[in-house]
Amino acid sequence: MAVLASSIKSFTKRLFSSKESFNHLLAPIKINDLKWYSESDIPAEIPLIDLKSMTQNEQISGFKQAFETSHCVYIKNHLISNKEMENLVNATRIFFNQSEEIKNKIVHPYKGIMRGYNGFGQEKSSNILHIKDEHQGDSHISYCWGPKDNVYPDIKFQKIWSNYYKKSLRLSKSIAELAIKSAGMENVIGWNNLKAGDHLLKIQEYIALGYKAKQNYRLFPHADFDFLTLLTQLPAENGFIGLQVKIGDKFINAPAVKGTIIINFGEAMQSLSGGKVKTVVHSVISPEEDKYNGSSRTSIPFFLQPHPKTKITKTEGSFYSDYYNEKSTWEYADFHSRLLGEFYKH
Ligand SMILES: O=C(O)CCC(=O)C(=O)O
Ligand SMILES: [Fe+2]
Repeated sequence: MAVLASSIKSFTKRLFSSKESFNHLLAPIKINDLKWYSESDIPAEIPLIDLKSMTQNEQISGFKQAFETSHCVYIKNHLISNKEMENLVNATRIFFNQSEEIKNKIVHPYKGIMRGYNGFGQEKSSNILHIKDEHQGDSHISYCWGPKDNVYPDIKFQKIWSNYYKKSLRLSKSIAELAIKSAGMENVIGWNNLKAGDHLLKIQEYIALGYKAKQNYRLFPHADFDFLTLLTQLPAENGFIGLQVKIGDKFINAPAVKGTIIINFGEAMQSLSGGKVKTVVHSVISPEEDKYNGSSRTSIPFFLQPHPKTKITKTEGSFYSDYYNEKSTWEYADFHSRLLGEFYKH
């Protein structure tokens, strides 16, 4: 294992000191030129909710179906335009194409919060999930933005991220209100609580660089910690689908479909609904050797978090049952910082 670890380390060093190959792989995108899947490729078990042309009753029945089976939905006709997404990804790719030395100036000085740049291997879901063989997963670089305490390279970058964050927050309001109504949770949570959470907008790049690490996952099977997640994904050039969601006892592919965002129900939603709404367990798998070239992919999650002081309680089947305190009721901020403490531990 030590040999593998050090060879991955030296490989990573080589990788990120080679600006040429890195630039080649993180080229600017044009949304219309990407190899998107179509709506008919969405698995039949996952509802697709049209925010524009469906009635509210139809939308609610989509959510209710998801509470029973898929624990996630696709949405379309939302607020965020292709152009805005393209600008966010391309501005961030310009940053990612810089040397590690420059990027390391945009690492947040405090390890316990999710902000700024995190290089390859810095975020360890293996720690959170107590997985010993960490090299079986966690192969991405990321940049993250929150409501405050951000670190960024320049003003133009700051504007693009801050606008996209605001848009995501606005969109998440209508999604959260719909989800709350569908689940009959109006008495336990509302937008007044959610709007003040420490939400996180993030870009993750899973980069295939002509070297296939021996790993099964790019991100281990997990549930999100938050209330709900707006997950946008860009397709890989070779059609490889990385994201899988657990439905029943099977993991099924959730493809990147143009104009859609996947809504994942998180652990806090499960907790606040008293276990009525279940989180969706999902993972990002790693391609086989023959699907490796062209399998780079990008995801843009927006994690909608409850107010830090929200009381949360372990429910039956909680995915993170060992992160609640002994007596079972805790403030979300404590729960969340315990998880992040593991995520960034080295
Ligand atoms: O990359 C993806 O599609 C999934 C990301 C994810 O599940 C997460 O960051 O929690
Ligand atoms: Fe996730």
